[in-house]
Amino acid sequence: MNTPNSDQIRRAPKVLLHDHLDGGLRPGTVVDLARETGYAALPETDPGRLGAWFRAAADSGSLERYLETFSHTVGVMQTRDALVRVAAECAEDLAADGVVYAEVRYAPEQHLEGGLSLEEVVEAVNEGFREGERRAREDGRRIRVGALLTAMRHAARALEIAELANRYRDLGVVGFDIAGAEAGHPPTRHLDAFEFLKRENNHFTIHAGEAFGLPSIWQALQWCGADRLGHGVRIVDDIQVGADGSVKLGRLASYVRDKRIPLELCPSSNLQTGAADSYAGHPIGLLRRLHFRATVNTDNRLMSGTSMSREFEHLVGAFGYTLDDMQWFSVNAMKSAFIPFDERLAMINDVIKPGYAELKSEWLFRQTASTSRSAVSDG
Ligand SMILES: O=c1[nH]cnc2c1ncn2[C@@H]1O[C@H](CO)[C@@H](O)[C@H]1O
Ligand SMILES: [Zn+2]
Repeated sequence: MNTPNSDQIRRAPKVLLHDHLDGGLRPGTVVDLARETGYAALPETDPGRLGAWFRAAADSGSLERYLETFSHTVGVMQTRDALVRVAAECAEDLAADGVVYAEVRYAPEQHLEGGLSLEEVVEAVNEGFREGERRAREDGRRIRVGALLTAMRHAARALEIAELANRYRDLGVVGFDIAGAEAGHPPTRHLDAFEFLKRENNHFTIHAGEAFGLPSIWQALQWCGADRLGHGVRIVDDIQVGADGSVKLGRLASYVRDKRIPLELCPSSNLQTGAADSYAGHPIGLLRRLHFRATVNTDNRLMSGTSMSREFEHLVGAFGYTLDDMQWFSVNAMKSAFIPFDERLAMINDVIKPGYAELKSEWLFRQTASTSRSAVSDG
């Protein structure tokens, strides 16, 4: 009865925990910024063709090749103005898509080629997010955006970036992350950064269990102490489903479920990097049924040609999800956010639940309208 249509999916209040700033630019903005900043290496200069190029190039079945496409977005994000613009448009686009709370991540160390300092990068992005929130408000929409600072796992600046995240805590930055190719770059190389953040009572998530299996999830949780798992989708490798439908969880999968470790699942991204082979076959179906703390995310809207609404449309199509399922994912995500508990609770009770209640009640009024006099007398 409450299977949402596309319009309801878009209007439903959604919460996004895993979205890369440098993976979500508008194609037209990439073209504009390349022209303005003298970046000459773009493979296409027509926005439509460039958007298609990103989707196709990212569709390689390999995380390493997928990540190569970021050289072009990072390439045009090397000035203060470019960072402000990209961040403002990010907040605007998410708000227009019905996202009410988002944590958007990027790696400050990748934006220093034009001479900006790490602090200048963080301040430019924060300024852009505030500007985007303001524009959304002017359009009658509400969104809050927090930044996550990412350190690249192949590099050696994790402690420095963790310190940066800690310095900008309560100033727009809500946590820390590590990203990049998993193979050959275990998160344990960055233990000093995680230990620092734990001593500071700060929060972090780690990209783990995407291209690489259970050992990377185990390390992220039990060696590094991650609060959440970026992807974490391979946790299904520790779950056995019998022919009769019986389910057996291994020790790690049990731990993840029992401790309510949030999984930042990104279905479309997983299809592109080969971590899953179809929406209907995506582990999110099983993980939702087993009541893991599963959340739905975009990862990279440009590379996957997606949005939060599109991710949910795919899931509604594949699993028949209802507005109640969407609410469950959204509440899960809000519970798992890195902002203070009282603010999370207020978002759940005063924004998310009323938003779904409103959508769920729409069918009542549609029904009333169709029982007009003429419709009744015809029958
Ligand atoms: O799905 C992913 N797995 C691992 N790393 C990623 C993924 N998506 C993006 N990045 C990496 O994170 C950096 C900062 O935003 C991006 O530049 C990209 O290299
Ligand atoms: Zn990611």
